[in-house]
Amino acid sequence: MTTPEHQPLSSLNWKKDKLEMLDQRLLPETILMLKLYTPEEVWESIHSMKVRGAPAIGIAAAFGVVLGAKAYDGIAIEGWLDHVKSVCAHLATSRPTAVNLFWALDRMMQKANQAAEAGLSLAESTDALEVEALLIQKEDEEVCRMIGEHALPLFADGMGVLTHCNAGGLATAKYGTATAPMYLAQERGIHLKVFADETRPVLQGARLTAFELQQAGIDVTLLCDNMAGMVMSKGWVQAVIVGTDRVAANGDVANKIGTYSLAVLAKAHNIPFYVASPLSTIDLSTASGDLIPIEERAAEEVTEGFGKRTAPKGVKVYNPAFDVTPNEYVTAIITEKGIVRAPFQENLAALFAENK
Ligand SMILES: CSC[C@H]1O[C@H](OP(=O)(O)O)[C@H](O)[C@@H]1O
Repeated sequence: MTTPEHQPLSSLNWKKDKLEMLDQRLLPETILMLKLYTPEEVWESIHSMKVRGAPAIGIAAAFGVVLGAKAYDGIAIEGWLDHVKSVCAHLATSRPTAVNLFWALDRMMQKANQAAEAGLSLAESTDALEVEALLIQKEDEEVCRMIGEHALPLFADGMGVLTHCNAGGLATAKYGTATAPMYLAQERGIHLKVFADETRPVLQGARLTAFELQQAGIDVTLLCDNMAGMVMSKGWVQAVIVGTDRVAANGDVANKIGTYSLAVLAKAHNIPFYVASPLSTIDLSTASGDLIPIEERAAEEVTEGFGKRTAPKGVKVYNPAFDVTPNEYVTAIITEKGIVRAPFQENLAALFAENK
């Protein structure tokens, strides 16, 4: 999708006995690849957001299961299966909102059960898990590329496109979801003017989206979150595209805090609001957005997130990491299988029925 010199940064590299992971908390100043050897280290990396972004979280967790399976020191497959189940259960507690975490863990547990039922040896069963985790990662690359293909016709040369947080290559196996059409556009000579919200308090937009798009040579302008309305009022934005952590069955969208505000602003300015979502991030078992668990994070992310205290000691802080955009503010959900528009409940159900 991008020219060789512009291959997006890859945040996760599997190395048989360890998971190499780019510590995203240190970007853009420092590029540090961590080496993770245990599922506990993977749990901590997800929880502390060394790795973040719904698909990347799922991929990291999948490799965490493999690390756990490899560490099993028993001899019976039943014991191995129980051990894998306990590793999955632990990894599932690392963060609550991104459904890809649970989707990936469920898929790994299904593979473990299949291996045991097939009578495979412990080594063969562990190998089957490793193959599955690598498949999850590889599939995500193609999924993101297809999201880009379906999204690209929505973007014309010279358009201003605003995005929030980081739904880029760093949040996925490669290419990103919301950024996929941006990489494709660049490859095909379509000039998009991207506006990236800094995305307080963890600054994924400033630190990650601006970083990866600039590295790729894509026209990106960084905004403070409170500037989105003004640039829309100036007519500089013709579309908004964001990623998501979980789409409910009715099309309500959980995404980084601040997304709902953007959606309301976009509606007020008659600007299309697109959500780029792999099928793995659509959760038909959650009926509506009010049922999506919203992670609350530490106050220090708000009061000390710039490396210095920016608020009085002990002040009360509310720090939800996500919000929910009601489906009536969503113009379309762009998946690897095509574009879904309202009525989302029935059209999402139909999409899944067609792609069983
Ligand atoms: C394709 S990434 C989806 C989603 O994940 C990010 O959240 P976080 O950085 O807290 O993991 C953000 O909400 C992205 O839009």
